[in-house]
Amino acid sequence: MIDDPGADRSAAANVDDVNTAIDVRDLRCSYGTFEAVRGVDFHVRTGELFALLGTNGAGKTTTLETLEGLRKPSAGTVRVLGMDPYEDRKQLHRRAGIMLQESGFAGDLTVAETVRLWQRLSSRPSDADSAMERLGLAHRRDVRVKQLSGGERRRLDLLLAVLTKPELLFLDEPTTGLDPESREAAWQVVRDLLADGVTMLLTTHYLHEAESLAHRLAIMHEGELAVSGSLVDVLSSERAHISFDFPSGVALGSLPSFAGEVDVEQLHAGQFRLRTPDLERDLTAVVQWRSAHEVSLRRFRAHHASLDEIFHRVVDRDGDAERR
Ligand SMILES: Nc1ncnc2c1ncn2[C@@H]1O[C@H](COP(=O)(O)OP(=O)(O)OP(=O)(O)O)[C@@H](O)[C@H]1O
Repeated sequence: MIDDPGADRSAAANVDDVNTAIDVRDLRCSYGTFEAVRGVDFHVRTGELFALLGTNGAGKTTTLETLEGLRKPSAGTVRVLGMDPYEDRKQLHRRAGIMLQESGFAGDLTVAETVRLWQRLSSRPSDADSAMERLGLAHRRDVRVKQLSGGERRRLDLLLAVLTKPELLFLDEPTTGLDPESREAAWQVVRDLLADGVTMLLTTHYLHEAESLAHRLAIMHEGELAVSGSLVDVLSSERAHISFDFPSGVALGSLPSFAGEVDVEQLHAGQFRLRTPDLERDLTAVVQWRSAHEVSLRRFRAHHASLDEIFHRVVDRDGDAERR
């Protein structure tokens, strides 16, 4: 079952401090009279990657900045590594890495000079050469930052965020502007950090990125969490698909009668599709029916819903409500 955001609130009351890196309860943030974040609850477990997804202007960056200690909440409580991020900002920043949406580098410094400066500021610098190599910046080490492309700057942002060996990492749209190869390299860096036990909170507009990396996630819309839960639970909340070309010479009525809320649709060009809440059960039924009739099912596909579909359901539901 998908988590009900309200249920996460009551669950938060039982969140155990040792295994919880971030605990957010009824968070509200306003800009003047405009409330950008409207009562958000979630927690991030130690060692997991939690993805915060959402539409433009949903309140993701505002939430992230609050957790990073850059913004004081209007209401609610936030604990990050056991600290109040706003009050204990200095202490928090010794243990957490932050990759903002926009960086503020000195453009006249080279990549290597920027990295050295960063290392001097850090109490726990890590090996910059191997990180530069992994992020494809080694050959750009003597180039001035202002001469880097947008994607190279983004990779430098990530490099600096991981350089201090943080135990918690905030990543605000880390792969925006990266080409597919650089994005894959960035994901590998993230996977390596996860393997080292680093906790991460990621915002992204790339749903595939969240599907590839996240243990748990939430989708934010207009300041609220519309859904949250483990990746598996969120994906299972929408019906799965089974589709194939309906074989000729077999009567439609010979199909098994599917129990529960199964939609049966005939699409164009003989394509047949089931949308089912129980993929395993109905896949078994289709395979048995196919064997009994000794037919082959061309263009056969069976898959869970994608994050894309869940995302659109959240946004469309709201659009539908507005239109009514
Ligand atoms: N400094 C500000 N002053 C007034 N309103 C702001 C300010 N910063 C953000 N907002 C508003 O708050 C809302 C949430 O913005 P936020 O940047 O947190 O959204 P987001 O989910 O990160 O969006 P995006 O995906 O487009 O980056 C938006 O309506 C935005 O216009």
